[in-house]
Amino acid sequence: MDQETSCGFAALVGAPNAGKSTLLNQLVGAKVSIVSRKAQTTRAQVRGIAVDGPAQIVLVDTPGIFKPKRKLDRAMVASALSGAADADVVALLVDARKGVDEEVEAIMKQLAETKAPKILVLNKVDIVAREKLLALTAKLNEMETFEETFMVSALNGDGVADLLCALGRRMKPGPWLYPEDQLSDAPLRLLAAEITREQIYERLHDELPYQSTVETDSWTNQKDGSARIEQTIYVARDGQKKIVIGEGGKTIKAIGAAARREIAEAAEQKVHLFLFVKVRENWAEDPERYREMRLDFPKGG
Ligand SMILES: Nc1nc2c(ncn2[C@@H]2O[C@H](COP(=O)(O)OP(=O)(O)OP(=O)(O)O)[C@@H](O)[C@H]2O)c(=O)[nH]1
Repeated sequence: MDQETSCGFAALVGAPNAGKSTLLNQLVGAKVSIVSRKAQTTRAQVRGIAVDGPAQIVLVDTPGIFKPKRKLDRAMVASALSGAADADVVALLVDARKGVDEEVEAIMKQLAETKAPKILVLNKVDIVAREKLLALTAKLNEMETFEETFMVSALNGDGVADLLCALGRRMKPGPWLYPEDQLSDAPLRLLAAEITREQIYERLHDELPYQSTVETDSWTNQKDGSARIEQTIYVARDGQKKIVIGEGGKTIKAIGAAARREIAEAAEQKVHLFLFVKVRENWAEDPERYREMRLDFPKGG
């Protein structure tokens, strides 16, 4: 008997660092979004594609919603909210260790205006005591109507199968949007740029990761099956270029080696990666850079 297929969108919203990217990767079963200990790593809107039985769930990992100051921040917030508005279900992810703070309160206010069904997901339960989880569940359910509450560890996968099933149940009958073996809608070029950016977050500190961006300039599949990829790391100041390159090229070599391994794994082919560093003072004011990240350039100011 053929089961009737269903398909739809699930938006993951939550404060920076709540674990959205980790959860998305766990639901999809593969790495499609970059994870970092630093907040606001997710910039581009990346969709992961998960399957639960007859249901295909297109997961939208939205950049953490926060109080936007810079233009790039505003573009990310706009993208997060539009992701939630179009979804069949919105999952609010809350870092259970942090609980309800200013950021969560601000998101709850915005969620109140979203018509899509909402579910609550308490994350990081591996490091939080049970009593605290129950109290937090009660508190959040008082603030907003959630159809269901889940407790998960995006890190070790606990509770994620139940959540996947709940998302699957909320998909609408209809054909799948993507082929069954597709895991992400991001073109490999974008994914490759995100992987290199993740390495910058891993290895460099302070403002630098936030003031840099990575673009894949070319991707050439060669006769021997390998790919030759050229990427540019854009930084805001000359001093930052020196830091990214490091003494005798040490830092950029390490970034390149680690990124090459991960890109090769994602693309399932041998990769030759060439990295360039350029100073582009006002990249955050340049609409073209936003298009590359699939964000709309915010209008005005
Ligand atoms: N202990 C624990 N840590 C987690 C869990 N889920 C995520 N983390 C960690 O929390 C940090 C943030 O995770 P991300 O997945 O990048 O968070 P995000 O919400 O996508 O962050 P933004 O990109 O800022 O929006 C990382 O260091 C993760 O390893 C969890 O279930 N348990």
